[in-house]
Amino acid sequence: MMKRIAVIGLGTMGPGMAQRLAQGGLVVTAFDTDGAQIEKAKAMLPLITGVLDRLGITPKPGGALHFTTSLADAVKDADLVIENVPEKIEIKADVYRALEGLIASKTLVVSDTSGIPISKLQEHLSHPERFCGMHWSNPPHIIPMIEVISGAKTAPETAKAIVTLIEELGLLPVVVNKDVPGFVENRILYALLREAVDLVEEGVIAPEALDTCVSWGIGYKLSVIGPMALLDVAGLDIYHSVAGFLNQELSTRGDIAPFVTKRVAEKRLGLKTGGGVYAYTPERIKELGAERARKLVAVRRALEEKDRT
Ligand SMILES: NC(=O)C1=CN([C@@H]2O[C@H](COP(=O)(O)OP(=O)(O)OC[C@H]3O[C@@H](n4cnc5c(N)ncnc54)[C@H](O)[C@@H]3O)[C@@H](O)[C@H]2O)C=CC1
Ligand SMILES: Cc1ncc(C=O)c(C(=O)O)c1O
Repeated sequence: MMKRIAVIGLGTMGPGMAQRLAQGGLVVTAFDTDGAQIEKAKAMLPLITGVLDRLGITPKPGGALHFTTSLADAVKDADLVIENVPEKIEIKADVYRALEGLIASKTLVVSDTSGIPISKLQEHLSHPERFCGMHWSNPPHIIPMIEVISGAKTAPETAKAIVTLIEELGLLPVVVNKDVPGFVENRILYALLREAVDLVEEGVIAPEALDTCVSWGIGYKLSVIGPMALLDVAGLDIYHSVAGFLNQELSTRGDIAPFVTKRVAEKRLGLKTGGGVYAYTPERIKELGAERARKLVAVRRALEEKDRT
């Protein structure tokens, strides 16, 4: 049974994950190389605990969240280290190198990578058998599904221990059988995003209308009926007819659309820079954060209700 967890990297994903683990009864030590990120993470905690409270996730006894500016202190006596640093192999490899000599031989290490193959990351670890993918979805304190991915050198007991941990937290592990880039969640999401960007770029639809179409059409439906079940609902004959003319029309571009590269070059990255596809004031960002958390909580509660009946 795991007790002590180190969360390395406190950007978009780290704070929610760290608090969720602490409320699950674990002793969590959170570390970031940037002190400002640690302060930002601390400031986010009231919001995160408020959401967890509304989800009915009451803190289990023994859990705690500590912050530290020392990697050595963060990982001391850790049963598990969760690496949550930017999606760049060289940054992740530096973290794994820094862990050498700091962690015990029993310590497991996982990456929250969005899709770098685990076998590739394992090349940078001296104990690859104790390493696997643990891919959370954003926001990590609200979305219950977590992908577990083994690389070529992951020991079966490593992945099993992570699945057990996720289950003990009352979350939903999904085991991915092959270490393909993007795993499953992001292969599906990025197929959707590629088509969405293409439709907007081609002037087929405005961004706001596309969001309404997806959120109130397939998005709403897919949260209750998964894609495989949806094939049965629609009828495989219908899928066969439509796919017969539509598949060849869909975007297959292998590069990144100018719609995105242009904005990235201009540092229009989204909420974190005050604008991306849409523009935001600081007040609107706060409002949207609260409104979206409230709605995600309500939808999750409704879906859990469905699962019980
Ligand atoms: N943003 C998202 O929606 C999701 C991201 N992920 C994945 O999670 C990982 C982290 O993503 P984000 O939180 O979005 O990144 P982020 O860029 O928001 O945060 C990364 C944090 O890591 C810190 N950092 C950089 N180097 C470090 C080091 N050597 N030691 C400790 N901290 C260090 C940075 O200061 C920063 O606070 C990435 O692999 C990403 O692909 C996974 C699921 C969703
Ligand atoms: C755009 C995008 N990319 C990656 C991830 C997760 O790895 C997410 C998410 O979890 O929402 C995402 O939105």
